[in-house]
Amino acid sequence: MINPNYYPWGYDSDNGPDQWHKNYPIAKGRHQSPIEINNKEVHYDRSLLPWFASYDPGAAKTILNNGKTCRIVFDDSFDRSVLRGGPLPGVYRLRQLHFHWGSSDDHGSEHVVNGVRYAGELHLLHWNPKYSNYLDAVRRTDGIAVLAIFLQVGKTPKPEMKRILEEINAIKTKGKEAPFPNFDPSILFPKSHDYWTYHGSFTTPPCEECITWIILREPIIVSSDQMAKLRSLSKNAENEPDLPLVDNWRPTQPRYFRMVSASFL
Ligand SMILES: NS(=O)(=O)c1ccc(NCc2ccco2)c([N+](=O)[O-])c1
Ligand SMILES: [Zn+2]
Repeated sequence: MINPNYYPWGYDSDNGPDQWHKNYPIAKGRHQSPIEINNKEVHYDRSLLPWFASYDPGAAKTILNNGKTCRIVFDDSFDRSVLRGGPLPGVYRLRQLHFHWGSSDDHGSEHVVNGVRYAGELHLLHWNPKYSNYLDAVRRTDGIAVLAIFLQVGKTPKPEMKRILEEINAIKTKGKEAPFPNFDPSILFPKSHDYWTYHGSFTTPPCEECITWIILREPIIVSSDQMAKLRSLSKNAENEPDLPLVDNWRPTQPRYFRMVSASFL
């Protein structure tokens, strides 16, 4: 029996971020994400180490549209593609990457830097293998690490984004999935590894407060056409009326008593 009261969360007025707390009370917690990052409140921490990603391109499996975002999933059955260093106590396994974007180029990112909203935000999600599996890690404060990279619209887009966006045509509607082999997401990284870090949550339900956020200061450049390509995704299934998948970002949440540390002066 399907729960008649169950109404899937989303980003519309009746199921969006202001409603999530009804089914996920932690959405009103003290360690929620995203947040505003303001230079005057950031603390330079010279003890912060550089972070390193060692990804195996062979771990890339599929790209899918889950009706909420465009996601690429990786084989995380062993320490095959890992993130380490930075604020992390050990290696964390790459599980998936996905995007958040707006309905136009002037907004779409989740984190906001000194009042600046970027056109989008790329999240690479990793989990701590000291826990038996991903869902166990989700319940731990040191369970998950997300590397976040801002997407900025500019004239000279990063050629490495092309392959992902070419695949969009194959996953136009919710539930569509396509093979996505031989892909090392570190080719998407900007030159600088400077980052901010703070402790927060998933930016979507279940909003668990299990994430060490590592947010890169330098955005990657995408073209306006590439952003339009992301916006050509639909959040409905194939045989349903067309609803554009846009504005899948959560507004910034109160920082409360959290410190945002910077790896750079
Ligand atoms: N925007 S985010 O990086 O914070 C984020 C949010 C939710 C989920 N997944 C939803 C979820 C959480 C626990 C079980 O299923 C993911 N993810 O899985 O990469 C990432
Ligand atoms: Zn995300």
